[in-house]
Amino acid sequence: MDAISVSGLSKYYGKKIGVENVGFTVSKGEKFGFIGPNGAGKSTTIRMLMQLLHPSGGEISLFGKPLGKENPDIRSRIGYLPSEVQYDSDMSGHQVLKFAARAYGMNLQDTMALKMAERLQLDLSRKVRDYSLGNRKKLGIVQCLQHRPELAVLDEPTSGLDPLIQHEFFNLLSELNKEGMTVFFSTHVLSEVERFCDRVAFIREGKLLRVSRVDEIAERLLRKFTVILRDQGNLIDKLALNQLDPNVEYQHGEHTFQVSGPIEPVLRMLADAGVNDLRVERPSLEEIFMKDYSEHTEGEQ
Ligand SMILES: Nc1ncnc2c1ncn2[C@@H]1O[C@H](COP(=O)(O)OP(=O)(O)OP(=O)(O)O)[C@@H](O)[C@H]1O
Repeated sequence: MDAISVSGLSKYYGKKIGVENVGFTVSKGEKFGFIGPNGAGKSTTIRMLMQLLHPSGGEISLFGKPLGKENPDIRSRIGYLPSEVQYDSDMSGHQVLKFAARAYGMNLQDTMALKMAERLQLDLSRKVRDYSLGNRKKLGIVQCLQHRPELAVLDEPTSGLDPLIQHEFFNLLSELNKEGMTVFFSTHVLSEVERFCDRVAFIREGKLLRVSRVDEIAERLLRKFTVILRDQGNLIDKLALNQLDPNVEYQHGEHTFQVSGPIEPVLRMLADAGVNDLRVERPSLEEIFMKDYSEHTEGEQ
């Protein structure tokens, strides 16, 4: 059964597109990343999943049940982390979690909250009003996961967390996922998705560009070469670099080009030509988006 099923989902803010005709499914037990630049429509989609925003059109089902119908039990099966975690009260972290546990009919001691807070190095005795941005995020994460939900929906969970805590957070998610929890999270950061997720949906300007298995993206990824050759000047023709990449460029003594597939033959060819300096990078997320975007719009023409 699908944990999440979305079809033809649209949201318009007046004439402005929030998202348009978005469709995807997330299987039970899956780790699913939702990735896109600022303003792509990630939070809009997530808020509609959480019934905090009313869709302009389309359908959402959670655990096989369409939203909008009377399903009072659905919310208690989900953990939700909003993108901006606001806490403005005199309560301590401990008190906030106690209230949150009660909302699920649980005692705090029976939840995972205290253990999780310790693992994320969150001091629960302090007032939440005085928490830093990172500590607010940690509290939000604990609140989201403490009742062992069947599905965790996390809107940019790692922003504001330092790398060690991010690492611990993903360990925590992995453990819960192994016990059966489905994970759906949004991010700007491709490396997080690559390390953690089974599948990823790319969204841009309100449109879902593609849904891919992460291992397939890794194969598709290009490598960007920046080379200073031993011989001076533009050697594009001499080395037939435009056969590797028709968009190869020569500027300020550097040749830059992108190659997909195995890089060993390219390295051999460059070594034969003589190399003074070499950089091989993965393209940025933005470059992958741009490639996806142009393929997508070309396909439409
Ligand atoms: N309340 C609103 N009123 C008008 N436009 C909105 C509103 N909320 C979002 N939008 C617009 O909808 C689009 C999608 O925004 P959304 O917040 O869903 O993107 P996002 O992918 O979550 O971005 P970010 O990564 O910056 O949080 C943007 O163009 C945004 O300006």
